[in-house]
Amino acid sequence: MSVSINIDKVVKRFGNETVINGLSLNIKPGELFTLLGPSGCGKTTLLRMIIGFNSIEDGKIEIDNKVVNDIPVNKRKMGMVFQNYAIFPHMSVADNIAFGLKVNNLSKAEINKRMEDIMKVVRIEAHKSKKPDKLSGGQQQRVALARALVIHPKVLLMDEPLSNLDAKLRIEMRNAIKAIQQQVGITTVYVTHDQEEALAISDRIAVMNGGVIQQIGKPEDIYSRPSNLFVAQFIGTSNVIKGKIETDESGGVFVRLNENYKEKMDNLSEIKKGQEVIVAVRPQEFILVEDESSIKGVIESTMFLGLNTHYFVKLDTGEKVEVIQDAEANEIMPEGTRVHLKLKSKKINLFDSATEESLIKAGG
Ligand SMILES: Nc1ncnc2c1ncn2[C@@H]1O[C@H](COP(=O)(O)OP(=O)(O)OP(=O)(O)O)[C@@H](O)[C@H]1O
Repeated sequence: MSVSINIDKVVKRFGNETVINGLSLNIKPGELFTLLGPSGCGKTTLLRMIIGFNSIEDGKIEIDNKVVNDIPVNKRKMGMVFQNYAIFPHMSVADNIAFGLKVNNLSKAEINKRMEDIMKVVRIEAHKSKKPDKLSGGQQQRVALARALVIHPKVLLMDEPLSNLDAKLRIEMRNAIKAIQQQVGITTVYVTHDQEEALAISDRIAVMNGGVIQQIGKPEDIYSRPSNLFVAQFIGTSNVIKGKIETDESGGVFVRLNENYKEKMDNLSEIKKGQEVIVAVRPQEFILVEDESSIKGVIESTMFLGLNTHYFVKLDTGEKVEVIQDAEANEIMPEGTRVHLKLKSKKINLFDSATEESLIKAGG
């Protein structure tokens, strides 16, 4: 049975510094939920509050609808996987995995059964007699994962588990973790600062900054409808240009991008005529056109990546943007080429210049 985690207005202070200030979120049973944010934003601190390594100054954490604030770490029945694996170098794979079970007063038969089962789940049974120094980084992380899961925890916590692996292995292991998590069906809290990893692995993501949640949502929602400028720029690449809101006699609403070019918008939550806005455009949402009544600029540099080409363009306003074109779209254009840009679709985001909050209607 998977459990829920409810975090209700929790506060964490270290000395005079308040690192988490009244943070709330709910994690559903069986979910892989990621805390994502830049270094120092409080992800690890929150994870350590959930497992019990950090005290909770105010607010409460409930696991399976029971408050755990005063329950010690060893009674919370949680498994944790760390960046540096934390497996014992002098013990074999099997002994490392069995370690957590021996202190649990289980019968030998039960220990053996659980060991065999979990080694199959994480696919490490072929290496069970080896010492960790004979294993690859990915295999060591599988051992750490097996050791966390073999105690049948209520919750699995993972703190940057892939940071020590090279890029190719990171992708392989994140797929493996996702598959194992789904197979076991365990509620999982995953910490990373890597937005691509978060998008790839999570059911839902909480984007954090400065100890505050900026947005909670499914990966595709956070990517396509960031609730503020921080999220737009932290998740994927967003070009940022200035715009202004205009209306016409028939009530149409437009965002003006320069003197010759405006785009009709019909999903804005609230607008003021003449309002200054920040327009965020993903690199693949620009197209290069011949049309003179568009955004003008000059290519400063070009990067050919096989599948597509990235152009770094300096607009005549001085703003710099990145444009991604499919490889077959055009011949590769050299530095110094004058170009004209238009928006490919209305998949852009607008933010209030003053508050940096989204101006797009919910669901819009
Ligand atoms: N034991 C501690 N004593 C004092 N300050 C701490 C302690 N642990 C964390 N902090 C501070 O709390 C803030 C958040 O740290 P935390 O480790 O939670 O960030 P993070 O988002 O996990 O970052 P990273 O990705 O670098 O691990 C930082 O300013 C850090 O210096």
